[in-house]
Amino acid sequence: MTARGDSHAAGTLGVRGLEAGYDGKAVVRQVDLGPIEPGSMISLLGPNAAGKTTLLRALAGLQPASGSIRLGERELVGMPLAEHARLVGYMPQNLPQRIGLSVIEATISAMRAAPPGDAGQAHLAETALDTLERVGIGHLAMEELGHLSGGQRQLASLAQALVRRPRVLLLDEPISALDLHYQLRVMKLVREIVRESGMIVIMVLHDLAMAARWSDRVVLLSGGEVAAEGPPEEAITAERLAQVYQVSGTVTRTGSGLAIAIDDIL
Ligand SMILES: Nc1ncnc2c1ncn2[C@@H]1O[C@H](COP(=O)(O)OP(=O)(O)OP(=O)(O)O)[C@@H](O)[C@H]1O
Repeated sequence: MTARGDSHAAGTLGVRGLEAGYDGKAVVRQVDLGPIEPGSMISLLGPNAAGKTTLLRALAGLQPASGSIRLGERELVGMPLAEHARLVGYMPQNLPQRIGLSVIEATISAMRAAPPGDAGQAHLAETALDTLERVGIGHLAMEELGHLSGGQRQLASLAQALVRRPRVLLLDEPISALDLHYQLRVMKLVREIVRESGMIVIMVLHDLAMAARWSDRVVLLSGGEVAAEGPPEEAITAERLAQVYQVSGTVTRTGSGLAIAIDDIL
């Protein structure tokens, strides 16, 4: 996949005092994150209703927010949405798909919405197909989105998000519908792209072992606030599982990450 535009010049992301919610009531409170360096993969963890999606939507500019989100020299809070969306990509948990389009048409259309990069218009189809192949669905390029399985739709949606090469990419449960092969394939690919392009990825995951294996740092959100933040082996502990998820268990370091065994609910 060709690196697009100025993605190599991605800045550091820093969030300070971020608040966001609904109907005047804050769901996410006083969130500080970072500095997150370009080329980092961050997992956002936490129980149901902790505010993970609300936080991602606020970072994407889709949710009114107060506080500060700085990307390099630029302040994103208050930035016009079109400009914000060029810098920060968002793949939602529920995947609205434009029925009637083929997988490759939807991928090309996602690229057209991105700022023109060095790929040039003539290479749109080539770059789109290359992305689909890297995601593992090149063989579905001509298939209609409406005819795909849930997992295939999630992969198509991921391809649309990746092909735009934003500076920051927010993925809300990107592997929730995928089988074991594709879960691993997607994590490997995302890390490869993060490292080669300098993109920052923040992804919501429920699988803590997967997060530990693939993230540089994790953020544990609980009740709308950051309960822990840091390298996975420091932030994910048996005490935190008890405190945040009300489960007892053990957390053991392994060669590739953490082994997490849950014993019971508390
Ligand atoms: N559109 C909305 N209007 C009002 N309240 C909402 C809305 N969306 C979410 N909420 C509330 O905000 C809180 C956080 O929801 P959010 O979707 O951010 O949680 P989450 O951590 O992503 O949860 P999950 O793991 O279940 O997807 C919940 O209490 C939810 O009821």
